[in-house]
Amino acid sequence: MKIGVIGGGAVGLLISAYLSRKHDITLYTKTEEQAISVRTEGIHVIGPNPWTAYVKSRADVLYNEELLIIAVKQYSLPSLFGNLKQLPPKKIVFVQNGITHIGRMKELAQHELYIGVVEHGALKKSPNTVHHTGIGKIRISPYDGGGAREFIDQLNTSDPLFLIQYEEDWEPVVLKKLAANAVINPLTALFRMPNGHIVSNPYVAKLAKKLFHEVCDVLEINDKDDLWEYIESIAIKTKNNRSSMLSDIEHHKKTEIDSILGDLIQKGKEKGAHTCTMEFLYNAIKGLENREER
Ligand SMILES: NC(=O)C1=CN([C@@H]2O[C@H](COP(=O)(O)OP(=O)(O)OC[C@H]3O[C@@H](n4cnc5c(N)ncnc54)[C@H](OP(=O)(O)O)[C@@H]3O)[C@@H](O)[C@H]2O)C=CC1
Ligand SMILES: CC(C)(CO)C(=O)C(=O)O
Repeated sequence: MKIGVIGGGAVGLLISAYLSRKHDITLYTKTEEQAISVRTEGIHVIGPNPWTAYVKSRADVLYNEELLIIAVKQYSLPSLFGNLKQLPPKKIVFVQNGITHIGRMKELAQHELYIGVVEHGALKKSPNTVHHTGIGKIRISPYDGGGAREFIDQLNTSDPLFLIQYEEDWEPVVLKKLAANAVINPLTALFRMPNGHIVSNPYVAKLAKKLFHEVCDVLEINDKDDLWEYIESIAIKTKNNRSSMLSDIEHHKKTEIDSILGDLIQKGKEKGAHTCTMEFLYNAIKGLENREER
């Protein structure tokens, strides 16, 4: 299948590399320099067995592939939506953390839309190098029930390190991942620790639990044990990863805190739920973003 991956960050590089084992990939980058390095040297994937994937790459907007995978941050989506609205109907998969993008999907009604949830850990080491720091799955569901399961299954390569799983209903999958990101990302970014510390450091684990209970109240979670097990499993599988939020803070980039804790705090206020820990962390991350910019 011809697939365009938009965004040459950690996740875009990882998805492009693994899917190139079976599909014809074009990675759309923001700069021509990055496109040249990917085209000429390939994408280096580091992990236990380093390997190189060869894909097409370009920095101009063509987007003529059958499927587009959108791997930019939440805050880069508004400018991209203008281009996506102009395209003839195609399949589009969004893989952002958070939930802000879902509220805007109606604007792309001519397309067959899918919501993806990435449970891998990935760190961009250079314009064409990604470190696969945690093995997970990518779960993909149709946005409005119109998508085809066969199409998602076809994406799978034979690589067990990169499984794509079809999920009928996006909502529980996205909310579980939102809860995981709400607990793991701000704490790891504040304490500058890899994900594993959420469970291995008893003091951070205490804060994680407090945050978790607030998140559960806002999301009206009944089975808290199941959700905590899920969050713990992600923290353990990606224990050596520096979360995308920590990586943003370390690289002086804007974080996705608004689309993760910002949206949850808003929901919590509407419901009259307690949001003290979430608000503390929201402001702490905003403070770090602000300090890093100066
Ligand atoms: N990293 C991880 O381990 C995980 C990340 N995710 C989620 O995946 C999404 C992507 O994350 P990640 O890869 O880490 O983010 P990055 O910031 O590393 O990558 C996004 C890339 O897209 C580029 N970009 C922005 N707009 C465009 C555009 N219009 N065309 C082409 N490129 C563009 C950005 O350039 P520039 O920086 O110059 O704007 C950047 O290089 C996020 O929503 C994140 O929450 C989910 C699970 C795990
Ligand atoms: C899966 C996890 C927690 C990996 O670090 C992630 O989603 C992120 O870093 O944003």
